[in-house]
Amino acid sequence: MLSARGITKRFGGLLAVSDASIEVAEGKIVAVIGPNGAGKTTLFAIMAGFLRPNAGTVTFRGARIDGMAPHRICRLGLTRTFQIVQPFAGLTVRENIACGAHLHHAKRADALARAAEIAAQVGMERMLDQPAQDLTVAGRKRLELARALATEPKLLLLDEVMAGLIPSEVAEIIPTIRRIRDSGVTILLIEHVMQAVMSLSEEAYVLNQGRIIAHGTPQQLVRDPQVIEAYLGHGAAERLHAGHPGAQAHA
Ligand SMILES: Nc1ncnc2c1ncn2[C@@H]1O[C@H](COP(=O)(O)OP(=O)(O)OP(=O)(O)O)[C@@H](O)[C@H]1O
Repeated sequence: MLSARGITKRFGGLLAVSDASIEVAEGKIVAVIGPNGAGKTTLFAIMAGFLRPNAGTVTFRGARIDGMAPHRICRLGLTRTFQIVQPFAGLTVRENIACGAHLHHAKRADALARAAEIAAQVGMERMLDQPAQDLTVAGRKRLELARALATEPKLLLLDEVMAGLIPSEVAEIIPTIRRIRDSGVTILLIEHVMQAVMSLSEEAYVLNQGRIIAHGTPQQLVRDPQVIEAYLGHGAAERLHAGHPGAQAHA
């Protein structure tokens, strides 16, 4: 469904993404993990049209989309969420979701009706008339998810939708994401919360310093010495295997 090949992105002298390739098959939940500054968000921004790569191609459902404007990519069925959630604070939950629904529903009444359906999908049906500014962090994250879903994507890129949530909130949002996939939306997610990656994704890519250093099931990756080193520093894999008391992988 999505194929990013040989993606490279420089910011001045900084190589943020270097020759990275990712494939996402229809119906999957695929994760991109990696330490802070690894280039994950930059890669997402390229796939969704917010940044143009210096090299490489992105193909979505058979069409070349690298360099295409975000609204055109969104219309093709690829939508991203943002790590820093910025709903329209003065609008209600229903109105915020309707903004996304307007992509396919020109009439306000239709967009508002669709917003109510989407809210139910993410467990916000009782918050429809609440102003977005009154939502908790978890509520804002769900609203971000709902706004993206309202554009009726075929592929949803989720940028750290679980960041800042407490474990019980993470546990609540995981089945929501699984239900979204089961409804026919393929998902590519960036996530630091490993509990979520382990239980949600069938496949993950590890990005470190702009490069894809590993690809496999999350269960394979947490045992991969290269991945452990990327997260915990040089020599960590050896220390971990030696049972060093201070070496606890969060990867
Ligand atoms: N617009 C920009 N201009 C200059 N440098 C940038 C820009 N965007 C990102 N970078 C740099 O590119 C590198 C990759 O950043 P990116 O945000 O993609 O990493 P990340 O893996 O998403 O990190 P995090 O997990 O902290 O969100 C970092 O060194 C970052 O400082």
